[in-house]
Amino acid sequence: MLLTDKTTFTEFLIEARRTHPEARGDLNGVLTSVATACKAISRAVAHGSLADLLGNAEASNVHGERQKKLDLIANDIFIRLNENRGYVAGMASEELEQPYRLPAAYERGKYLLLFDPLDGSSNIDVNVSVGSIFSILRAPSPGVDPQPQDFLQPGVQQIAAGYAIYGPSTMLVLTTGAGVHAFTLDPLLGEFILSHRDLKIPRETHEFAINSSNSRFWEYPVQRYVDECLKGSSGPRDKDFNMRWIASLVAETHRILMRGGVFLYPRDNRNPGVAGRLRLTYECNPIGLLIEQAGGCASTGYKRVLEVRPETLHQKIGFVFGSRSEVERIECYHREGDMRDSEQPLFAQRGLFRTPA
Ligand SMILES: O=P(O)(O)OC[C@H]1O[C@](O)(COP(=O)(O)O)[C@@H](O)[C@@H]1O
Ligand SMILES: [Mg+2]
Ligand SMILES: [Mg+2]
Repeated sequence: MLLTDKTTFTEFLIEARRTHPEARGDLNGVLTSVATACKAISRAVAHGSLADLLGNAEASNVHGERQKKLDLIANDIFIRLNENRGYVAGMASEELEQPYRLPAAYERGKYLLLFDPLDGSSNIDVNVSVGSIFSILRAPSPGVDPQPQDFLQPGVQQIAAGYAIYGPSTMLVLTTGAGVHAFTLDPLLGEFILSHRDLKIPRETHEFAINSSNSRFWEYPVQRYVDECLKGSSGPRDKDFNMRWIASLVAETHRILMRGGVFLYPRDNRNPGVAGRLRLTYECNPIGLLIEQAGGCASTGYKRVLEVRPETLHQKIGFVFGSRSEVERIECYHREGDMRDSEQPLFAQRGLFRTPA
């Protein structure tokens, strides 16, 4: 492996801070700890079955999902590497029902850290890419324990967001509100190296990603959109589409940041009490900020996802994101509603009871 003269993650953070002379370096502190956590998780993921880390743990999470051993290990790594640095006031995780309260002896900082410690963990046992997602908010009351509602800030208020992907190479993808930059882990140096500066998502695409095993539950606008994609050059879109589904939000996001595309995990009719599958505060918001910062769009199908005010920490929501022209088209189909309404009054009537989110 050759040594490169490329910028390391740490050098990048130092450089970025120069543009904020008032900054004390606390944000860089959180980002450095998160990057270290991601390196440690990458190592655990890579060891996999050699270290008996694959398979299920005994417990289930707040969503009723059986936790994997690596879900719990990754959660623990995030907490241990951030709790005693004095940069965060509190943390919230997919794997914990309530926000994590720092031990009494530790200093409380001025940021809140929300994370999905291991995303796509159903892929872990089959050696397919997984990742970690994080979102950083300002603590409304710095230096003290946060209240549960302090974590319920809309995504537009995020100070920084990103993910690590544990794939053929481990990468960290970050935004602090000034573009999206990607860093590739050099495993020998143990450093993230700036490999992609200012990622931009192409406006047009012919690639979509959706779990079509759910198609019988989809609302009409999603059925319409996917039907048109499937008809390809013989339908109204007049071009052929390709389809992907990895079942790992991080991996789908990474593909879209690298070469464009659109992702849908829409609100559906499977369970009227639950708006979608993905979680607003620690999945959709951070991914939404990255996508917008790269020139794409992130929506619930009905509105900009970053403007939704979370009602609960683990709230689920419909999520559509990626290349701008496709997301705008999908939003337009949602505005137009069910074009079969006039022929099917029963369907239209049921639609009245759905509250758009
Ligand atoms: O299995 P499905 O329904 O296709 O869902 C896949 C989605 O679930 C998730 O795996 C949820 O993430 P977790 O693994 O963190 O629970 C997303 O990454 C992915 O987009
Ligand atoms: Mg996830
Ligand atoms: Mg997870």
